Amino acid sequence: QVTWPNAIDELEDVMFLNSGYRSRGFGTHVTPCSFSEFGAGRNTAAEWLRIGFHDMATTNAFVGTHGGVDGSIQFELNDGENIGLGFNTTLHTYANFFNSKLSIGDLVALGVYASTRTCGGPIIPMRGGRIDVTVAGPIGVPQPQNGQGIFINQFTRMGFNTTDMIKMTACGHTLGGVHAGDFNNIVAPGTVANDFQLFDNTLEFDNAIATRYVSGPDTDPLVVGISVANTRNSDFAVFTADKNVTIQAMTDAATFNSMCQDILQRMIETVDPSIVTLSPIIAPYEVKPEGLQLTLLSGGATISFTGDIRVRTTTRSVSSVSITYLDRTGAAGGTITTAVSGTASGFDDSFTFYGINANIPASSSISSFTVVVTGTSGTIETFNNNGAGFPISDSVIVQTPQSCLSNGNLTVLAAVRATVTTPVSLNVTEKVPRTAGSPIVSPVPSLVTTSTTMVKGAAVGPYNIYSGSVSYSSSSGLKYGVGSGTFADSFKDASALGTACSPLGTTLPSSTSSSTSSKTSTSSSATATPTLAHKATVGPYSYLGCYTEGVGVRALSSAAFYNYTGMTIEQCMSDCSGYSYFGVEYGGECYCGNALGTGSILAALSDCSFICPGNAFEYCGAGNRLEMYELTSLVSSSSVVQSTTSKTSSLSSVASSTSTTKTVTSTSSSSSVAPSQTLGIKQTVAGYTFQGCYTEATNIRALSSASFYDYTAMTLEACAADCVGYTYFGVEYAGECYCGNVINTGSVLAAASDCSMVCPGNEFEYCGAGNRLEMYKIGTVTVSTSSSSTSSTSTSSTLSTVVSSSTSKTSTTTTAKPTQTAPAIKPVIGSYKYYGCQTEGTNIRALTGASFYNYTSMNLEMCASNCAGYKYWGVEYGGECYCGNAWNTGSVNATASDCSFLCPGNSLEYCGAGNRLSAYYLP
Ligand code: HEM
Repeated sequence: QVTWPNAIDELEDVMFLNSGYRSRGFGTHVTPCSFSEFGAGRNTAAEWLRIGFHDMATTNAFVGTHGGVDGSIQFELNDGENIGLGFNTTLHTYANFFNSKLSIGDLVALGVYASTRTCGGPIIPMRGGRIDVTVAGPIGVPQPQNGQGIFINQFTRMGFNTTDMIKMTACGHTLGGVHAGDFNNIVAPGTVANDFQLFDNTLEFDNAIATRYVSGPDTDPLVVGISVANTRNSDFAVFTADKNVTIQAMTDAATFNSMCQDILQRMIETVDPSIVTLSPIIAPYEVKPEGLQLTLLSGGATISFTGDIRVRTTTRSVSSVSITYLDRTGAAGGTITTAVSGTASGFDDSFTFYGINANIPASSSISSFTVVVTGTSGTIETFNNNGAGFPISDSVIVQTPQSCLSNGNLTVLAAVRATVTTPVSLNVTEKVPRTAGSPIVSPVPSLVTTSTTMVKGAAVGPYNIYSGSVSYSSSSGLKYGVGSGTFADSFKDASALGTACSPLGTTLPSSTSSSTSSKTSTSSSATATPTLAHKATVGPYSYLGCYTEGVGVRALSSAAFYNYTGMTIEQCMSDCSGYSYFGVEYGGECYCGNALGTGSILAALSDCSFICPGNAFEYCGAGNRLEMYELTSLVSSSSVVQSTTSKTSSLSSVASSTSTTKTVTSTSSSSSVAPSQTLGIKQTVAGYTFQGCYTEATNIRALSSASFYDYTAMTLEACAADCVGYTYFGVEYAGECYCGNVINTGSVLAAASDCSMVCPGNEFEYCGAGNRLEMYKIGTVTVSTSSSSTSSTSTSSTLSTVVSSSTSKTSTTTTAKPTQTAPAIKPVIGSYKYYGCQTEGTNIRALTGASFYNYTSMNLEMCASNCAGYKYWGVEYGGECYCGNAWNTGSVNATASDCSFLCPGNSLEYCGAGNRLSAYYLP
């Protein structure tokens, strides 16, 4: 375990936080394995694996400038060796993750890890520390026409022998295939679906590339077909280089997996040893502080301490987490309790975040802490960060509430201990596009850092306040920090700042950090910490419940405010002061009104599941769901009888729903249909019996014979039907269905309560969780050691059924027309023409004629047909369609690129953004 903070911290987050709270979302670009956000005929996982090879392939292991995985590919897109759209789009994706702590080289390597893993391949050991070059490398990527002798020479130059070459190429060509549009002398255009011919007929990372080559039927276009006559059958040239010995060995699945793990690790660890020292292999931290922030409160007597402690829960069941801290002199400070702020997961790990929200005396302050994790069985683990505790410096602290971002200016306030006398500077790193030349130099921006001396202001308690301001051109990826001498509070996201700088506060961040009074004296003081919950009262308002929007009208339509980065319940309340109702929707939309619009009704409390961006302890509605409040003075006399009654019940369910744990009932009696269904574990589904909540296996899926994905409507019944014929089926992550005849080694029974995700297609069923499968077995047998006697022949025969069914699925979606491959602004939708990217109005929606919501399958055509008859319509935030005959006051034309959300129902179309409508008009 490395010591925190560490150079790999940013990479570690991007590597392991695929989904959930504080997720970085890298893995979502390649999940599931077959996914591409760029439409049919593309496969992002394959593109990520291929770019890993191409970035490395120009290296020369025998001369000074070695190269290797160094991000040089970004400057090599026009050299004729990197053919295909995948290189450009992949680099655009990586550019969003690129920053001063995460190089393109490391992202290229991480892409190899992620694509292999998401497709069921081995875990490629990952190290960090690659350094990017700023110019193209020499040419030298193997081309299909090169021939065997040249391939051997090229791989020798890269540092790999003939056996290595065969392994690496087979491990690469298990994913993806050849595009006829790019290589028409390998695949003839118009002969295969989407002009995309897979190498081995499966999307998975498996050894079919070897077994089909050895035993047939082989359809690898680099072995058979027109590539032979055109002398471009390069896989044949590669695999025969040792008379098929290596490829023959790879027909054993375990051998294939271990060879690929080894050779792909060596591929991504090909770096210039004279400038790069790679880190140790990255394992997830067992305990990691995330987003820690000290903030001086007004008066200067108190510091607010916020952030999260991330605990790895893959193999640990946690009951509570607390931290014990030392004051700035190193003496005992006190203990702070935490409350769960969210969970997240990666390909193989799960995590729970424990929020810190405490006030500590500014005079004694804090210098380090240890973390105490209490397990559900009472075990106590203490984490001291390899000895010295987790350090936290209070010498220079950025005052985020007093800092803001608006009109091209970043204003930052910092509190600096009066004892610090070195100059204080504001350091800002901006991403500047490399637009010079045509075609452009690189799709990846350069990082430009500026440093500005900050100006000293008032003294507040033991601190002096400094301020600074700089202008910027693009806020995208803008990072800032404050430093003085050896002290710094740095690497902060400017996008998390509000547009207005608040005065020095007393309670930060805007939550219920109540009394701090008696804390100063005792060293054992425990701070009461808030938990994530639906707030019962806020100022003069009381919680009504989770409400839907109205039918064809907003639930609250008098005024609206948007803040997708810092919204809290308190902020909406103050924006709506004077109105009878206010409600927060979709995490960042605040609506006010004096009455509820027609059709707005009480929904399940659990629907309002978005956590407020400005306060991790509050809920801020969801898509088409409002966290609804009414003036308390009106609640008692409310004529809406139903809302009053349901109010109490929904409120009382707050407590239970947040602390609910699933209980497994072992009754195996035949199910009687209860009059009212409740959410619970289903014991039997279509002839299958519940086995428990299982983890994934080691280096392989728990159930690895077939898989299906449906993140919008998965149910246990749907998965059972997809897996018919298999002994087991299991549903993971509320959308992934796996089938198999055995539970693979390493997959073990976990706590039933781990499988906590509700099925998107049935609110009464559970569908697993991250790294957890809701597991079912055919028949009514109970769990026992699974027999591995199932013959491999039956597995492979069922596999081929899967393959053919997925092939036919692809072909039905095929259109004969040339297919669009990248999202673009559509100039015409039916009889409507593109109008522009419009903002919302001032205190009113831009279009108020009618509205429709569909956050799962909205596209431009859907909105056009819903708005038929209106002069204008626009789609906002990916799923909201508004119609009208005039633009309301304040709605203006914004930059077209602001409308950057892809439509959930068509990833080639744009569907607005937060406070932006992709708008169309009737000419
Ligand atoms: C002699 C060596 C190699 C040659 C001549 C070669 C050639 C090719 C060609 C012509 C394509 C088709 C590209 C397209 O149409 O988009 C391709 C695709 C691919 N190659 Fe290779 N390759 C070689 C080695 C490798 C290696 C070592 C790897 C990785 C370890 C790799 C990974 C891939 C992947 C994943 C694809 C699929 C891309 C997609 O589906 O978009 N290749 N290769």
